[in-house]
Formats: sequence, C-alpha cells, structure tokens
Amino acid sequence: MSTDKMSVKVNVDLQKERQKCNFNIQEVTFIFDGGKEQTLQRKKIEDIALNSGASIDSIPEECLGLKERYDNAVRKSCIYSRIVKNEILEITGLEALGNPVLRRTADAFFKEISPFMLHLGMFVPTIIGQCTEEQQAKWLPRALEMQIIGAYAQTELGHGTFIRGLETTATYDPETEEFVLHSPTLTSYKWWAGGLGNTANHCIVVAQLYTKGQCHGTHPFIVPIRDMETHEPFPGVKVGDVGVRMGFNTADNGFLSFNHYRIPRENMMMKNAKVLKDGTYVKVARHEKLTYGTMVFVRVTLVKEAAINLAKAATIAVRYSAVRRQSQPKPDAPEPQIIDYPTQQHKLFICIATAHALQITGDWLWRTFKDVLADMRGGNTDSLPELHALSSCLKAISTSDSAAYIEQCRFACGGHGYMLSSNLPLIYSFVTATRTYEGDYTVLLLQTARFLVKAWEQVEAGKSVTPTVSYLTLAATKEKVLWNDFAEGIIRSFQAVAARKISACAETIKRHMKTGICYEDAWQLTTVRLVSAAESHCRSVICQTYWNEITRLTASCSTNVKIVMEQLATLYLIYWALERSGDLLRYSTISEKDLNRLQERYEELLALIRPNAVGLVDAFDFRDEILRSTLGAYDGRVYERLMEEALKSPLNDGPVQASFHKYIKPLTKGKL
Ligand SMILES: CCCCC/C=C\C/C=C\C/C=C\C/C=C\C/C=C/C=C/C(=O)SCCNC(=O)CCNC(=O)[C@H](O)C(C)(C)COP(=O)(O)OP(=O)(O)OC[C@H]1O[C@@H](n2cnc3c(N)ncnc32)[C@H](O)[C@@H]1OP(=O)(O)O
Ligand SMILES: Cc1cc2nc3c(=O)[nH]c(=O)nc-3n(C[C@H](O)[C@H](O)[C@H](O)COP(=O)(O)OP(=O)(O)OC[C@H]3O[C@@H](n4cnc5c(N)ncnc54)[C@H](O)[C@@H]3O)c2cc1C
Repeated sequence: MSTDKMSVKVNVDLQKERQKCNFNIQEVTFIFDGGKEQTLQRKKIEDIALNSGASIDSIPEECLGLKERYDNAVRKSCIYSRIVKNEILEITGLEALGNPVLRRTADAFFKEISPFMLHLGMFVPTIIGQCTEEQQAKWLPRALEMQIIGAYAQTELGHGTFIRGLETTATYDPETEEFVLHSPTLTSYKWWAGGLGNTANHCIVVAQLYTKGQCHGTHPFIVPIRDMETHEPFPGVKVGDVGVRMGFNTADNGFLSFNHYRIPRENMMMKNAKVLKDGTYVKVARHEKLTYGTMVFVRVTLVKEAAINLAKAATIAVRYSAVRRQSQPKPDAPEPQIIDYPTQQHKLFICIATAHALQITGDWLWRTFKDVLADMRGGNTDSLPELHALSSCLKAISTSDSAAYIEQCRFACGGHGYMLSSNLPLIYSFVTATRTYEGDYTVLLLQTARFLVKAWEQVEAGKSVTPTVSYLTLAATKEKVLWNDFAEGIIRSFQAVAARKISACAETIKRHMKTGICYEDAWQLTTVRLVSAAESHCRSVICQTYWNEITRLTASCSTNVKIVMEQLATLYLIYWALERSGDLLRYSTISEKDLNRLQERYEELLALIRPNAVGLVDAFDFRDEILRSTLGAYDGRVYERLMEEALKSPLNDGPVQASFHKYIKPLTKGKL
C-alpha cells in the first residue's frame, strides 16, 4: 500500500469489536483507576501534561544515539518536571509519589526512563521518611522546586542484596563536626543509582556509620556531589555512568566513589538515629529496620507499576489481535482475526485479568501501607513485620508475573511485536528490571518465608497471628480442606496449599537440625521449598484480595459490568488452579474429574470474554501518546503506522547509504 493513500479511519474490525462490547466501559475504567474521582483526576493531569504536545519527538527515541537519547531525555525531563512541579502536584499533593498517575503520564514523554525518575521516586520519599522535621524543612522544598536534583545510592559494585555488607564508610570527626565519606575498595563503589551518572547534583548515600571508633551499621546521608554552578564533581568525588544496559539507557544509572570526602554532621538523615556534636550515637527509632523504609515504600508502589505496564502491553496485544488476520483453518472461509484462536485468547485474557488483580491488590497494599505508617507515627511498629512480608512477596510476584505476561503479549504479536515501534520490547525491558531492583525476586520471597515460618511456629504454640496468615490456624487443625470449585472454595484450597507447604518447611528445618546442623544451614537446605511456600502464600493473598475487592467494588455497578468483572476474576482463579494442579492434587482433595471440569470452565470463560476483549482493554483508557505503539493505537491503523515509523528510521534517509561507497563497493570490485 502506498503511504500517501493511507486511510485515517478506524480499522473496521476494531469498530465491529467495539460494537460487540456489552458493558459500560467507563464503569470499568473507574474500577481500574480506583474510583470515579481518580479517573477524573488522571484525565485532568493527562490533559495538562500532554495537550501541549511537548512530549512529541520528531525522530523516534530509539533511533537516536546514546548521548542524543540522554540529552533528549534530560530536555523532556525539564519540561515534564516543570509541569509536575507547577501544575500536577498542586492537584495531587505528595500523594502523587505513591500514585501511578505520574509514571503513567511520564510514559508519553519517555519511551525509556526519565533521568529524574529516582529524584521523585526515591530521593524525595527518603527525605520525607528519613529526615527530622528540621531537615525536611531544609531539603524538601528545594527538592520539590527542582533546585536540587537527587539520586539514591545504596547498591555497590560488590553488594546489592546484602545491605549490611556495604563497604562505604561515613566516619564522624568531632573536631570539625563532619562526616568523612570514603570508598575503601573497588567493590565499595556505589553502582546502579538512577540519575546519578551525569544528572544529579545531590545524592542519598547509604554508608556504614563510624563514631567514637564503633560501627553502628548502615545509615543514609544527603551528599552534595557536584558544584551547583558548573556541575563539576567536587574534589574527592568520582562519578560517572555504569555503561550501556538492557534498558533504562536514559535513566543515567551511575557509579560513585569518595576519597575522604567531608560533609556536615547535619547531612546525616536523623529521623531514626542521630550523632550528636561530640560524636555520641543516639538511636531514636523503635524498630531496627526503619532505615529500610524507602525500599518498603517503593516495593508497595511497584505492585501498581506492574499492573499499569501489563495493562499497556495487553491493550497493544489485544487491539492488534483484533486487527491481525492470519491462516485459514476452514477451506474457503476468510482468514480469521487472530483473537478468534482460543490459544491467542489463552495468551491474552490472563494478562487482562492479572492487570486487574495486581491493580486491586496494589490499591489494597497501599491502604495497608498508609495504615501501618499511621500506627508508626503513633509509636507502634507491631504491624511492620507483616507489611514487610506482604510488600516483599507482592513486589516479587507482581513484577515477575507482569514481566512474563508482557513478554507473552509480545509473542502474541508475532514478528511485529519484535519491532521497537510496537513498544512491547521497551515495556518489557523496563519491567523485567523491576524483578531485580528494589530487592531481587528470590531474596524477597525468602524474607516473606521467614515471616511465614515464624507465624507457623506461633500457630503451633497456640498463639494468635496477624490477619494475612490467619488461614494457618485452620490448617493447624489438620482438617482436610474439601475441594469445591466456587471462588471461595478455590481460594481456601490455595490457602491450604500454602499452609501445608509452610508447615512442611518448618518440619524440614527441624528434621535437618536433628542431624546436628545449625538453624542457618537447615534454613539454606530448605530454601527451594521456602521460596515455593512464599509464592503460594502470595498467590492466595492476591486471589483472595482480588475476589473480595472485585465483589465489593462491583456491588453498585450495572449488571453487565458485574458479569464481565466476575468472569475475569473467575478466569484468574481457575487459570492458577490449573497452573498449580500439581500442588492441588498433592495438598487438597481435588480429583482428575474436578480438574477436567475446571479446564472446561476455563475454555468456556475464554469464549464468554472474547466479545468484550477490546472493550476490556479500551477500559484501561490509555491515550495513544502514552501507549506509543504502532500496533496498539486506538484506531487500529497497524500497517499504516508500521510503515510511517519505518520511514522515520535514519537508515531510510536516502536510497544509498555511505557504507556502500566505503565498504561494499570496494569489496564487490575486489578492492578491499
Ligand atoms: C520529573 C520526571 C519524573 C518522572 C517519574 C515520575 C514519577 C516518579 C514516581 C515514582 C516512581 C516509581 C518507581 C520507581 C522507583 C525506583 C526505580 C528504580 C530504582 C531502584 C532502586 C533500587 O534498587 S535501590 C536499592 C534497593 N536494594 C534492595 O532492595 C536491597 C535488598 N535487600 C534488603 O532489603 C535487605 O538487605 C534484606 C531484606 C535482604 C536483608 O536485610 P538484613 O539487614 O540482612 O536483614 P535480615 O535478613 O538479617 O533480617 C533481619 C530482620 O529484619 C527484617 N527486615 C528486613 N528488611 C526489612 C524491612 N525493609 N522492613 C522491616 N523489616 C525488615 C527481617 O524480616 C528480619 O526480621 P526477623 O529477625 O524478625 O525475622
Ligand atoms: C535497572 C536497575 C536500576 C537500579 N537502580 C538502583 C538505584 O537507583 N539505587 C540503588 O542503590 N540500586 C539500584 N539498583 C540495584 C538493585 O537494587 C540491585 O541490583 C538489587 O537489589 C539486586 O542486588 P544485586 O545486584 O547485588 O544482586 P545479587 O544479590 O548479587 O543477586 C544475584 C543472584 O544471587 C541470588 N542471591 C543473592 N543473595 C541471596 C540469598 N541470600 N539467598 C539466595 N539467593 C541469593 C539472587 O537471587 C540472584 O539470583 C538498580 C538495579 C537495576 C537493574
């Protein structure tokens, strides 16, 4: 098709899909956004940020060289941050830091990531969470006004997971009332911090605190690293970019080292611990791990981040699957839309359901986080271990599932999904990093497992446990949970599986210890099972939260919305029952006949959801500027957009590239 004859109309198949949709799309948008108010606020923010056209690139970001891409990202970050500072924060307040609307809107500006992301994502939250009121009064307005730009440098070349093993030192000098920051080894170089390489002029540095000759463990410090006029690194500071990455190439991830570099005593973030002028160390916090607070905050926000990114990928893949026609299963019949293949529905509908499950669970986790924060402000840290256990496993599972399903969406789009212009590879490269950063998948599940084993021991000792593990009490009675395939029955069976796995882990640890080995070794020998137990626990939490919340949220919705939301949630439960049929056969009374029935119901659900599939992704309500996909735009002009984007490639700037004259011609003429 010639490009000048391209139609601008909405693709006919997509039009028909939209006519088939039998529910009120807006009601589902409200559910996904967390309420009508939130939808209206999001739309207002998107209008403010996007209607000026400031986010538009003349050349696709991916076609630029590394330096130009960074330069362009900085340019747009300045525009976007001005909008955030002057207009968006006015509407949302600081609540926006835990609300995906800022990131969702940022996607229109950055196909990769803003080098300012960690400024708002971690630098500002750490000031809020780790500074005294006096310190906040000094740093927060400057950070929010973008007078200073910050990064969060915790991870080092040698250690990311094991925070207690960090090597950077901050040694207090009472003579000058300063901390001396030092990087004693190559492995102590800070590594990975987003925004650090070239952009930030300040940085939160996590270092081992020494005073009066004693080490008090890791603490955060605010460190000016570059001159505010010239942007030159200060003497004693070595800073740079860590090199090209799988994604995140505009995020400016950096390294940093110190050579006996001095900062004022007041730059220690002193909400949880202080060093007095004479060097006396004073612990303020009631809980040992409150200095890890920013990580808990980000883990909580990442659950909804996972949901939004998966919803984006699902929107692209479902719309494309409605437009794309392929093969001829019946002779003489037209080629079907690929979305009519049940295997395609199997790939995609779980992605839609998972986006809802994670969004709803993320909302619930955010509310739980705020409750725990309120308790802690009143001096009560009792709920922190449960929050840590919950945020750890939900971060691990949501990021891991979301990355896997985004990749599935890419597979579902065949060859065109491999094009960067589909945006699927970029969404994937962003999301797959979330499985690692802010706590690796396995490491975080083991943190949850630690909590679960302790909870099990409490139950065995006849003590009460916190709400998310109360199902263990029933399991301790050894009563077998009888399988039934109502939603509540499936959820109870998942809980029984988790409980049986947790109790088996506790028994295994004891059994190993009976051979004479210590607890730590016995724990290590059980870790494969512990990860699996924590995963089962987390799935039961997601399933229960999704089901309970969707029932509550749709109570006042129109009938067809109720029906389609229930179909999706049921699909989610049955999908995981089938995926984990081995566990169910092992730990519940489910039979082969029950599993066959479940499989049939699953396939019936795919067919029931099919006519509403495009409506369901339309309800995620992504503007084309945010989707940035040739395959997923609202109008379904897939082939036209693929061609238009291809023509923007610098490799199409002329019919003959210079390399022909430099290399190919001499080769073909035998002159090379
Ligand atoms: C203008 C443009 C802007 C555009 C952008 C717009 C908007 C931006 C807004 C939002 C952005 C959103 C997201 C982006 C954010 C970030 C993006 C990317 C960057 C990523 C950054 C990072 O990765 S920072 C580094 C993170 N590092 C980690 O996560 C390290 C992981 N390791 C650990 O957490 C711990 O070391 C550990 C948990 C593995 C073990 O710790 P350790 O001290 O060794 O403890 P123990 O295992 O011995 O346990 C002791 C007890 O402590 C309990 N515990 C451990 N951690 C915690 C905790 N956090 N809270 C509470 N309790 C904890 C543990 O359970 C033990 O308890 P018991 O003894 O009772 O069993
Ligand atoms: C894109 C990106 C952005 C980042 N941004 C920042 C940032 O802004 N600031 C910052 O400070 N950091 C940042 N990080 C670093 C990130 O937090 C760490 O990479 C992450 O915490 C994992 O730590 P690690 O790299 O040391 O992995 P490792 O801990 O070395 O993990 C390697 C492997 O060992 C396993 N493993 C490790 N410990 C255990 C254990 N105890 N038990 C069982 N298995 C174990 C892990 O499961 C994993 O498979 C970023 C990382 C990435 C990829």
